[in-house]
Amino acid sequence: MEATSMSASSRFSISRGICSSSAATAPAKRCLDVTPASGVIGRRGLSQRVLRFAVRSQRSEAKDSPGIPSPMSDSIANCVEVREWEMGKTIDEIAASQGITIRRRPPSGPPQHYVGPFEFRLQNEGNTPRNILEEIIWNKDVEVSQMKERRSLVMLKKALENAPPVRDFVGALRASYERTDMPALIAEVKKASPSRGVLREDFDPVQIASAYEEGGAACLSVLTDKKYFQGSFENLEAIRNAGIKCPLLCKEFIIDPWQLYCARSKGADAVLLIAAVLPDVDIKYLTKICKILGLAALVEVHNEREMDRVLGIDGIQLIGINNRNLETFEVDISNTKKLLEGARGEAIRERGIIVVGESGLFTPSDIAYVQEAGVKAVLVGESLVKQSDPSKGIAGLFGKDISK
Ligand SMILES: O=P(O)(O)OC[C@@H](O)[C@@H](O)c1c[nH]c2ccccc12
Repeated sequence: MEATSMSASSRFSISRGICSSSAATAPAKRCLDVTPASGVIGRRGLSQRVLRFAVRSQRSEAKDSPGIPSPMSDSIANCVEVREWEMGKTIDEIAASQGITIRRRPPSGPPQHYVGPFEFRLQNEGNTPRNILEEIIWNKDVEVSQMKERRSLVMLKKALENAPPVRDFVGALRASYERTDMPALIAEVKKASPSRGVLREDFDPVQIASAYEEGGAACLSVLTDKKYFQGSFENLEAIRNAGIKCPLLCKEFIIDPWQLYCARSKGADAVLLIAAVLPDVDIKYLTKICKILGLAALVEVHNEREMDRVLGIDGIQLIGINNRNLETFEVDISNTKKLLEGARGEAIRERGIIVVGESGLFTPSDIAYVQEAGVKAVLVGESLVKQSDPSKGIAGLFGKDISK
């Protein structure tokens, strides 16, 4: 699917999405309440909540506020972002100072026109996403708040009691790397993507997952985003319930701790955190909750700045280098090599971090290239999911059978 046509159509639904929940109930007035037109709500992302909570819990040792698990550690409460926030910087300014261009929500609401008793809203520059990643995040923000209304954190926590046990995602990658002497494979169950459109019409997620497992994948990645990737949490749950042994990465655009609980309740063993979207304070906070839930966190970077930010955070075990720029869709596998050169590569080796080479890997020489660059794992979607026999596709990709 063309990026431009998708942007245009879903741009419409963003504004519809934001307004629709309110428009359905109280046409004009409530629309004002939920639209971040004032910039007040618009500036609040997870970060804002994290910052408020961190400060509150440190200043007054407040008890857990509902929905936010366990008190913030001093390292988070004392972090630079908290001090900057106290000095009056908005979270958008803090994010921008970390090189993040993705805004969590539209910064300014559309102009409002009153026509008779109805209120009409028109697009303006400020509420138009600058690229596909920003568009996805704006939609996700609306989607997550609607999902939270349907299923509270209390309900999710209850569901965790019946969730299948968490499995060792990082351990499975290490074991596979040691066994095969080749990068461990995280094979991706993905029906479609904004850059490639539909990859496979006859898409049976469980069948594809078991073919991957049979072909020697160490772990699987399951897309759960519906709108842009035609994925679902049902797919994740179905794969987990089908008895697939490979640990599962929930491939989602995580912006809220609620999503971590949701992923765990559906059987995920790991989640993705995208540094291009999340300021450091969010990464710290979300990885902390991952630890509480037993989830591994794959922190994804796509440039040097993001890599340096992530290397500045303690306790990171897994870093993904995305060869696809999510803002422009350009794929360049030399990105993996570039980000692992020199001091960065050294720091990664010293700290025993596993690096995952992500996207655009199609041939044995691509695998050899990223292995040479220093990755111990690879994340592969398109080149495998398109194969009529994804199991054989793995042998083709690695140039040998890695299942034994
Ligand atoms: O299909 P590919 O080119 O093999 O890429 C897989 C995976 O890296 C890609 O799907 C991906 C990497 N990071 C993401 C973040 C969100 C959605 C998707 C992705």
